[in-house]
Amino acid sequence: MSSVNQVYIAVIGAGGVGRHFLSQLSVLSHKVPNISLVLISRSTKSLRASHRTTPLSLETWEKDLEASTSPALTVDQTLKFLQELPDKRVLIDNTSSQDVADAYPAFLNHGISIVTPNKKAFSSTLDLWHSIHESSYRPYDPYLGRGLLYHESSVGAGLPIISTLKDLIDTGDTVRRIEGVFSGTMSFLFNNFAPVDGKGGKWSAEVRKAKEAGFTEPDPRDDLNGVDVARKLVILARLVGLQVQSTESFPVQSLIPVELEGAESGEVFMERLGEFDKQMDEVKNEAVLEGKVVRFVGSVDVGRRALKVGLEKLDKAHPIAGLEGSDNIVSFYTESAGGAVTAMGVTADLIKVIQRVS
Ligand SMILES: NC(=O)C1=CN([C@@H]2O[C@H](COP(=O)(O)OP(=O)(O)OC[C@H]3O[C@@H](n4cnc5c(N)ncnc54)[C@H](OP(=O)(O)O)[C@@H]3O)[C@@H](O)[C@H]2O)C=CC1
Ligand SMILES: N[C@@H](CC=O)C(=O)O
Ligand code: NA
Repeated sequence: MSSVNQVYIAVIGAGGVGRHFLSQLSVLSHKVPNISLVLISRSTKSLRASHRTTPLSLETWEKDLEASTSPALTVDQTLKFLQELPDKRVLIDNTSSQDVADAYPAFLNHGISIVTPNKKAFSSTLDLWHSIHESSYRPYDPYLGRGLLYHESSVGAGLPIISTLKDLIDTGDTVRRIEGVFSGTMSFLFNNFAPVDGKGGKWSAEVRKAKEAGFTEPDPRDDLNGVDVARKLVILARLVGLQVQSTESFPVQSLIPVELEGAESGEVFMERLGEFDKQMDEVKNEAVLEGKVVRFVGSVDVGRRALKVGLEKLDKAHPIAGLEGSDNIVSFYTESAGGAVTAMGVTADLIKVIQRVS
């Protein structure tokens, strides 16, 4: 395991996303043999490979972690553990922990790369955002290597939204507007509650279905309050250069009825949600009367520096209206056209080659 060509991987978080990630890493490890899994940490326990001996098993990790008596590592312990390994170390943060996110600059400054879907790193304070990005642009250091940063899945899950936006910016295009449906939960809810054919179920029943299908966060209020979408918009807006302070700097519409804002638990909230179906029916019917459908949309007007999250009435022919299931969709409105667009594809590829060879 101590070969210089090894890539040492530490995984924090083995929940819904982390578990799938580890099974995909297992498949990848058959094609890319120099991967060594050295750490898996959950909130209560962890599993570490002995340095320079045998990596953790990607086949039996779940059983091994269950049997482990080692407590979770603190962020500092994780950093120290990875610092002791040679070059090429990657931290996979599959949590939504602010503490882990706050430590990204330290990991990057020690040449440790980061891959993550954790939105908190990029949508909390502007200071953290700048600090993470400065650390990820450090030049290659012959002793530490260089920490790279990839967070594609922080917006639009696996859809290539962040890489596309970065390519547009890096090749000099001007992004005027970004608009889309950025929540699998909200997409599922509105596609089923207010479909284009005018039918659709009761709002509370659709929320229940979304929860049972595993689309929502464990407490569906974390999706319905709009903050998840707001975080994703902050990330995109900051990537195009807007200095957005926080998710509270712009209008975010919550779909939680005022009367249920103080519900003591997700269960109580779900039990009482049906009492407010009439309110949501009114929202739906208002759109129907105009020949439209209602959807939960996020947008960034770059020129006006205006971000917005909330309900919008859309023509039935609008691409957002025709979404299915829990699909996300995003549109980037930009300036370039014709040959310039093709040249941008070439330049974007060149940038990737330069990053990989230098
Ligand atoms: N679910 C989805 O479809 C999507 C999720 N995301 C993002 O992916 C991330 C993970 O989501 P998901 O897997 O659904 O979340 P889960 O709640 O299912 O899993 C989170 C995992 O992180 C662990 N954890 C939390 N805090 C710490 C900590 N401080 N130290 C060590 N481990 C910790 C938890 O431990 P324990 O197991 O002990 O509880 C758990 O294993 C989130 O940031 C989410 O916003 C992004 C896009 C889509
Ligand atoms: N709850 C989110 C999942 C991760 O960001 C969604 O519904 O899209
Ligand atoms: Na994505």
